[in-house]
Amino acid sequence: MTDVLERIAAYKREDVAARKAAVPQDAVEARAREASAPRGFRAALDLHVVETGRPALIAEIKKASPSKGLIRPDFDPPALARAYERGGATCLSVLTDGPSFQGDDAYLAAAREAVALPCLRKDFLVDPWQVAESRALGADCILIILAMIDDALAAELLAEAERFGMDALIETHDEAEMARACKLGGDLVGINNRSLRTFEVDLGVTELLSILSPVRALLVAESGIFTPEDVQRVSDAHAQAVLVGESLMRQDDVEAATRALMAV
Ligand SMILES: O=C(O)c1ccccc1NCC(=O)[C@H](O)[C@H](O)COP(=O)(O)O
Repeated sequence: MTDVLERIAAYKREDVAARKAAVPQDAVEARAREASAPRGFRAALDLHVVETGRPALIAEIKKASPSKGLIRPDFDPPALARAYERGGATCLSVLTDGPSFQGDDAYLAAAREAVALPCLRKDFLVDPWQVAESRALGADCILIILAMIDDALAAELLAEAERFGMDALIETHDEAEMARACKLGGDLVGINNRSLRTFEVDLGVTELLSILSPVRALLVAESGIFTPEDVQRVSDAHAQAVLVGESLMRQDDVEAATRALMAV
């Protein structure tokens, strides 16, 4: 694991232990069952691709990051969610991690309530308990970062997501992780173009890994997408969706920027 992931995993384990002590498994499951029904995340991406023949956008609500520091000072998750929806996003990704991304669980609920779009809870999952917690918070999809966990835990997270009627985005960074994703058998696979060692982004990673991805998986190119040409480039490499944060978060007019980014 890279230094940044080691650091995040360490504080996540402590945080989850405290959360579990306060809300044990049966209680978090009860909350998950009371949450509003999951919106089909992968189904929405699929529908967009079938109807338009163009890649779908997963638009990220991201205040700050380890690589860039503060990205968006005037941060209003419901307003951003609405701007993304009007601009044509198919799904949202909402950072809930506090220490590294200045995220918050409340941002997920607030953004989701403001729109009709399915929402990914963008956080670092190190315990199956977090899947029920994510559902209780309203998430329609969870993120499984293979660089952070072993295959047994990844399979548990995937099974839990299925049990709660959620989708799971399985994130890969290299050939070895893509091979693990193929064995795991998920149907939504991400390729993250950002190196977790150097934080550099290289869209060539999508080009390299896409040919190794599971055949029935919908492929998402993540990170470092700034222009319509970038969208076209990863689309040419068979990505059917793009996950974009920073480039849209830095715009004054997020709705117009969203429309312009995807107009290729
Ligand atoms: O964004 C970071 O600096 C980062 C650092 C360490 C782990 C994960 C990180 N980002 C998470 C993401 O996957 C991105 O927020 C997402 O793909 C959007 O990327 P971008 O469009 O480049 O903001």
